[in-house]
Amino acid sequence: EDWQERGAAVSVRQEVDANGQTVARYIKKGVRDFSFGNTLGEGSYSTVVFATDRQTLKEYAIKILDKRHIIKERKVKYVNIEKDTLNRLTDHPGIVRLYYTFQDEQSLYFVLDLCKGGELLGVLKRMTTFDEECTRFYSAQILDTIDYMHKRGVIHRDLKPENVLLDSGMHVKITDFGTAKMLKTPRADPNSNGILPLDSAELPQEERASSFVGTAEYVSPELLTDKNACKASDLWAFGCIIYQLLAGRPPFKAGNEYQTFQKIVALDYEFPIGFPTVARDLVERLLVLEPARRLQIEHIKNHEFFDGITWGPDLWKQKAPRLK
Ligand SMILES: Nc1ncnc2c1ncn2[C@@H]1O[C@H](COP(=O)(O)OP(=O)(O)OP(=O)(O)O)[C@@H](O)[C@H]1O
Ligand SMILES: O=C(O)C[C@H](Cc1nc2cc(Cl)cc(Cl)c2[nH]1)c1ccc(Cl)cc1
Repeated sequence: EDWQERGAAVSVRQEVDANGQTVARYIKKGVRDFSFGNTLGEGSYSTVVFATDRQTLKEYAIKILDKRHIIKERKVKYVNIEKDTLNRLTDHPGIVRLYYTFQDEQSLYFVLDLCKGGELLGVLKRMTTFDEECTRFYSAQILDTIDYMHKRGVIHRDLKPENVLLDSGMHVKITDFGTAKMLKTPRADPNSNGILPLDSAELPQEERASSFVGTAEYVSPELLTDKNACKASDLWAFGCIIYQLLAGRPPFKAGNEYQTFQKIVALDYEFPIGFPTVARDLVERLLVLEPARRLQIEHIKNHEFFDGITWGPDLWKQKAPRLK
């Protein structure tokens, strides 16, 4: 049909009409529905461009990928994983929202939340280190978002300050799900009457994911020793991020990737003088070689470091602390 050529794709939006009926609105968006502005950044396979919706004037970041390049670099799988994962993570403030995808002759388009605050890494570099209050706020928002992902069976597998973006209110927006793992959620046996034998939460979910290694400084030991990532792998990276916000550098960093990996599997890291004691205790309970012994999310939320944090929607309504 013509709208296919026009690079449009149909996306469905649930809305409530005049007499309170929930209706499905079919929205066709394509390249011509947006006016494109400045380039916000470049990735290995993508360009992210500022754009406004011509009808609604809403601002977006549109990630544009060249089809030929994607195919040549064998990244088709990653692009489709990013789309499918973002489509599963639609209702949490800490995830960069995917509004539409469409394509034309040469490109694929992801229409995403605009994150005017840039990357957490950029802010950290300008500040050198964060104080405890800022570290508490940003790590609490990151943890709340990890909790949401894990509850939907998604392991990010490449959490790092570059992938934590900030919106105009300096609130966290986690991005880059092309290397995420969607754990198989148990499906009722098609021949059965559709009732799962147990409460599906108790069914043994596929827990381990293999064949991808993230960014050296944040890679978990289990990924290096037995090639498998699990939900706890994201919590290892979370421990590295807390350390880095307070220390100004990641815990495991050496001259090259191989030496960094050696430090990780040997748990070879130290705390700088003056590293806050309570934060140190939390990091020590996250940077644990055995994934099963690493603090789990509920216990992290109850750790003394997060005293004063109200978990849940309020965490996202409060003003971000001034970065000093
Ligand atoms: N939603 C967004 N809002 C604002 N800036 C963004 C957004 N998404 C990405 N960017 C910026 O655009 C640049 C490219 O991001 P993109 O995700 O396309 O590639 P990347 O993941 O950074 O690179 P690579 O693909 O090599 O890992 C990055 O600097 C990123 O900070
Ligand atoms: O799931 C869909 O809607 C369909 C397509 C799937 C898809 N078509 C592709 C064509 C090319 Cl050349 C490359 C990739 Cl990665 C491709 N992925 C699609 C369209 C747009 C985007 Cl951003 C992602 C996937």
